[in-house]
Amino acid sequence: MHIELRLLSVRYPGRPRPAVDGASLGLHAGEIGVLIGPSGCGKTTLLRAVAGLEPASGGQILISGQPVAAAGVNVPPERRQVGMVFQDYALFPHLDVQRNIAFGLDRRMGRAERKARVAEVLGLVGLEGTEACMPHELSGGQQQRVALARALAPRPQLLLLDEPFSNLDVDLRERLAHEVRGILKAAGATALFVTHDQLEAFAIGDVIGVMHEGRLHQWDDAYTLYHRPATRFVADFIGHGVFAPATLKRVGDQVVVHTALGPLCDGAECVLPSAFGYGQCEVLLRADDIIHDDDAPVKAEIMRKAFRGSEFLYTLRLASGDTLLAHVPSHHDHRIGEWIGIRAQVDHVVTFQREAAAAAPPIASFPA
Ligand SMILES: Nc1ncnc2c1ncn2[C@@H]1O[C@H](COP(=O)(O)OP(=O)(O)OP(=O)(O)O)[C@@H](O)[C@H]1O
Repeated sequence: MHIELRLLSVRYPGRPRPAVDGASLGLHAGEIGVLIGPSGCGKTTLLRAVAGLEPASGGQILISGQPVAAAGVNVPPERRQVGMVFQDYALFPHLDVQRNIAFGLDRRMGRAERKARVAEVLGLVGLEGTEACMPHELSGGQQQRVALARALAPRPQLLLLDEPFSNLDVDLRERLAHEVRGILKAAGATALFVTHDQLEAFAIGDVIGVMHEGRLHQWDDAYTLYHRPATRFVADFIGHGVFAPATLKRVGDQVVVHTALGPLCDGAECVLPSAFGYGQCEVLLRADDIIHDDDAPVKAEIMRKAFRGSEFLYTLRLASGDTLLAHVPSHHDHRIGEWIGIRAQVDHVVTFQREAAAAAPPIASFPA
């Protein structure tokens, strides 16, 4: 692992609970990790601890196999070789682009070498020839790319980016998210990125971590987070879906999940009925698991609908009173109050305890 966190905890003085609570994760060289989670869940604190700006109160941080934070070890920020990009660009307003980028370069570098490196990173972020521009002459998006070039210039071991696009408008954010992934990959950088925007996380990350109240609930690729959420919180936070009552029953060597929409099966991957009392659990039904089908025997009433361009997100109610969400192509424009046929097509059956107590993350383990 190029960077590894082992059961990292960070506690602010006077606070009853740690801001980061036993987080373990790992990134290989050249990988991009993204942390997402609601406001106050500890994303920025985790990033600051990796940078050396907050001391760890427990656990370890290793960069290239070397502990930079551990019991009795606290390598200062300037010796961690970590680059940072924050949301407010933080360019020096009185320095031109050339000097802004050259600022963090090794003082022992010759003038020609410095100039060449600045030109190289400017090329990487698509801003060739802007060396003489002052920051105020650039757009917000261009300034943020200069900030990225400045962070990349000294070839840091690790790049940390904290909501770098949050000051930009939505269109630009989306474009930059894709661009930044390309730039980081072209630079071969290992990066840890913080955002509260899921789509941004999916656009940028090779691995995504979902945090809640200081705990890292899951550290996985986007597909697994969506289809195999490890906790109820992750299932709820990522995508649209509901938890519907279900009962697991063993039929031969298969587990059948009985729901109000009929039986569901998921080959070998479904947990055994014995995982829950009497097999009674809740099953995650995503909006894209629910198919509108006029011929389906199960009908649901449309309670709400939200237009999303190519599709509607319908909120539906079954005769049993249970609520469901469904993505339906937007040429099926039904009225609120109308009953439509639906069926479930669930490839990955994800089940949870019925009680709210199931929200706790699994016991933390070291990344392989
Ligand atoms: N300097 C500080 N002193 C005391 N408590 C702090 C400090 N900084 C953050 N906290 C607390 O630590 C917790 C985690 O904060 P943090 O800023 O890491 O969350 P975040 O997930 O980055 O939030 P956001 O998305 O809003 O930026 C919060 O409860 C916050 O109030």
